[in-house]
Amino acid sequence: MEMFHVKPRWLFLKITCDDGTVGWGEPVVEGRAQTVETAVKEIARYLIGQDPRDIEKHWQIIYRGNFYRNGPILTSALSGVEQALWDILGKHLNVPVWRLLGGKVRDRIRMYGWLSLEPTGDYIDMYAKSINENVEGFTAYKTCPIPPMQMIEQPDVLHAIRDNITLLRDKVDKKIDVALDFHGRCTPAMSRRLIHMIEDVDIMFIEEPVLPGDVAALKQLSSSTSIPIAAGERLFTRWQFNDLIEQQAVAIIQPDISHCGGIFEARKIASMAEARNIAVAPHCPLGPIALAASLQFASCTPNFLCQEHLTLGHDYLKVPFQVKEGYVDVPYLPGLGIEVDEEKVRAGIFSGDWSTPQFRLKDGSFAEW
Ligand SMILES: O=C(O)[C@@H](O)[C@H](O)[C@H](O)CO
Ligand SMILES: [Mg+2]
Repeated sequence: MEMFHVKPRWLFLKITCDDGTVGWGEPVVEGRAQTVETAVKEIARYLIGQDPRDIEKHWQIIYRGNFYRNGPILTSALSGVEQALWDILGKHLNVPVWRLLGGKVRDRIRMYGWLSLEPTGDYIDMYAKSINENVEGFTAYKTCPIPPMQMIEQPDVLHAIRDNITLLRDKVDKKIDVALDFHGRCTPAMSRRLIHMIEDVDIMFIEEPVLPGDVAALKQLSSSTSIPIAAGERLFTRWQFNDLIEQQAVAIIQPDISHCGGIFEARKIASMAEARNIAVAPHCPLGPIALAASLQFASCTPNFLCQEHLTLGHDYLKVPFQVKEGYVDVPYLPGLGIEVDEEKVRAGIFSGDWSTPQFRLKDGSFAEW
């Protein structure tokens, strides 16, 4: 077992079996790569000598075996290990992972693009231009229009947000969806007011209008607007998604395949959501291995909606993902469907830290990132 800290902020895991089969995974949670690495090393003590094909058994023992469960560090470590085990099984049987999870339900996977996280200056024209000219043909984009927010914000801030969103939507081709990520920066009261102010703008979905653990607030927001509400990147395993889904508090769940417990765990969460007519748009602002795992999930999940991505893998894959008319074809190579370029991985190694922007309100107090 080997791990690589690579630029810009990712952790790759390589598991080599006795027969030489290699599996890759991406066990990382934002800003905690070194902590997750340590968790994977602890998991490795158990895994060494085990049959890599008993994925469910290993999952249960790693997740439930130590009395304390859950939490982003354990579930992200577990997710990366799980991805690597599926990669190994797929390569061993010479089939893509989706084939082992029931087969594909689509031919191609809809992707969506990100417009930079912290909009600054006169960004509306810039965003509209890049959306309308997009060479990959993405049919959806997401952006974060919410500045650090006071618990009850002033009208100039609220009106500026409303005006920017309205302007952006007006300037973008109607065939392209625009989604908004509120990043959990608003209180339920502020989110309700803001969503009401943009109710008539055609928004694809609003993500994390409040922090995702607040199921009651999400449910209330969902029933107070016609804009679909999305959440889930900061929830882990089916036990944390259970309430959100059961309460039908959102229209879209967004498990992260590198945080929620892995490919099969996401597949189970998606089935719970399917029974409540909830769509799934996996979160993935991570690297190409996490994206590969997400695409395996997307290939075989009926209620999949669209896939987030930040990279198409040019830095670390022998053949990067190709986007045509906004879609990626279902992958056919065995396992996770990628060939990791180990030379490039070794060239990408770095030991820097992942810096999180620090926001302050007017009175100097800390604000949500
Ligand atoms: O939906 C997203 O991609 C963002 O909310 C990211 O998860 C956040 O910036 C941390 O990486
Ligand atoms: Mg988000």
